[in-house]
Order: sequence, then C-alpha cells, then structure tokens
Amino acid sequence: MSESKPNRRGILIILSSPSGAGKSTLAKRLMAWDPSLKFSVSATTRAPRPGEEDGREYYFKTHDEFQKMVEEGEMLEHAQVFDHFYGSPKAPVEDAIKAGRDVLFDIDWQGGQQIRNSTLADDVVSIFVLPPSIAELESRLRSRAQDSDEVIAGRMRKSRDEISHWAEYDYVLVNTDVDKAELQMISIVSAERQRRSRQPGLVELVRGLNTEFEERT
Ligand SMILES: Nc1ncnc2c1ncn2[C@@H]1O[C@H](COP(=O)(O)OP(=O)(O)OP(=O)(O)O)[C@@H](O)[C@H]1O
Ligand SMILES: Nc1nc2c(ncn2[C@@H]2O[C@H](COP(=O)(O)O)[C@@H](O)[C@H]2O)c(=O)[nH]1
Repeated sequence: MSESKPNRRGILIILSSPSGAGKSTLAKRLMAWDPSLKFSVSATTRAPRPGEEDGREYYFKTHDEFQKMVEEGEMLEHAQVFDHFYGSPKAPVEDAIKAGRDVLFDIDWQGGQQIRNSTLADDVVSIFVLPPSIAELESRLRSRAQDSDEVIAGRMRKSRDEISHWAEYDYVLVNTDVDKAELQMISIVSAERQRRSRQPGLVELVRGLNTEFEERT
C-alpha cells in the first residue's frame, strides 16, 4: 500500500534558553503531549551525565568524531556552548520534515540563528524560555544537582549573553510555573500547525457555500 502524502511539511520547533531555565523539562512535556514529535538528538563532545544514554539525550562523540561530522557536512548547525561542541545532525531532520513530522530542538541561540539563516528558515517556529529571575535560574541549576560548582558558575556567567538574544525568537515564555509554560507551548505548537495546514475539504466546503449563496439570490 502506498503511503499517503502529508498535507504539510513538518515544522522545526526550536527551544532556547539560558542553561537551567527549563527547556529540557518543557521539551519532555511537549513530547509526552504529542509522541509523534521527533526530538532532534544532538551530537556533543561533553561527557554523559548520570542517567543519560547515548542516542537518547545525545550522541556522545569524541572531539575528532564530532569534527569529522562537521567536515562531512552532516550537521544542520553546530556551535561551541560553554566548553564543549554541540550540533544537530541534518539527515534525520530533513527526513522527518519531508514526511510531515514536526521536529523539536533543544539548542542554544547560535544554533537557532544558524537554522533561521538556512534554507529551512520557512519551517522554523522559535521559542525562547526565560527564567523568572537570575536567583531562581541559579537555584534550578543547583537543584538539578548534575554539575559541579565550577560548571554552574560558568553557565551562570554565560546566561546573560544567551538572554540577550531573546528578541530574535518568534515567541517568548517565562517559565515560572512549569504547568502554565507547558500549556503556552502546546498552544503555540497547535496554532502554528493550524496556520500551516489546510484542512482537507475546505475548497469543496467554500464551493458549496457559494452555491448556497447563489441559490438564495
Ligand atoms: N518552572 C519550574 N519551576 C521550578 N523548577 C523547574 C521549573 N522548570 C524546570 N525546573 C527544574 O529546573 C532544573 C533545570 O531544568 P532543565 O534541565 O529543564 O533546564 P535546561 O534549560 O534544559 O538546562 P540546560 O540548558 O543546562 O540543559 C531541573 O531540575 C528542572 O526540574
Ligand atoms: N547549538 C546547539 N546547542 C545545543 C545543541 N544541543 C544542546 N545544545 C545547548 O547546549 C547547552 C548545554 O546543554 P547541556 O545538555 O550540556 O546542559 C544548552 O543550552 C543546550 O540547549 C545543539 O545541537 N546545538
């Protein structure tokens, strides 16, 4: 049986924020809301955190392996973030959007900018997540209990630079209450899907409405 043609291309949903504002938490919630979303699993040179699995949170690469992926044109975007390299493999993203599947990215502002400047720009919906305060941002990084004091201090220093890019995004959420932020994100994705897809049968419906008008005159 031949597969039916999707009625729209997939959307690239880009989530960025300073480290600790809650984008991975929100990304997981969005995936739970719609499991048909494809999460773009990035490649990184950073070491896995406890509980992270290769191929699930990230593809963990050596520096040479990462460099080879970049040189062979396998990355849609890539950047140095903090002390490591991160990048989004291109092929799975292109396959997904052609098949009409929406793809979710958890990437920094540099990656967001590169994708918005690429040939896929028209497919992008970008969302920036702000923390309610810097004190809360630090407290979230500490309560996550996955990074050393030195790593947390480095991420806090970089957060101002990340935040300075907020206005480049289509939507900005303040993640104070995670349930509210999740609902806002779901609303954004639902509205963007509606905007880009033509419901089947609309042309026929409008033709019928016009016929009805003519019959009334
Ligand atoms: N609204 C919220 N209120 C309180 N805690 C939150 C909220 N949202 C997320 N958190 C918690 O804050 C911590 C950091 O969240 P998360 O890991 O999702 O951030 P992140 O932006 O993905 O960080 P990174 O960029 O470093 O990956 C986690 O422990 C998470 O459970
Ligand atoms: N430009 C890209 N940034 C990425 C990518 N994958 C993750 N990230 C960003 O890196 C930081 C740190 O992540 P962490 O998992 O080490 O806490 C965070 O801001 C991510 O959004 C990527 O492929 N490209």
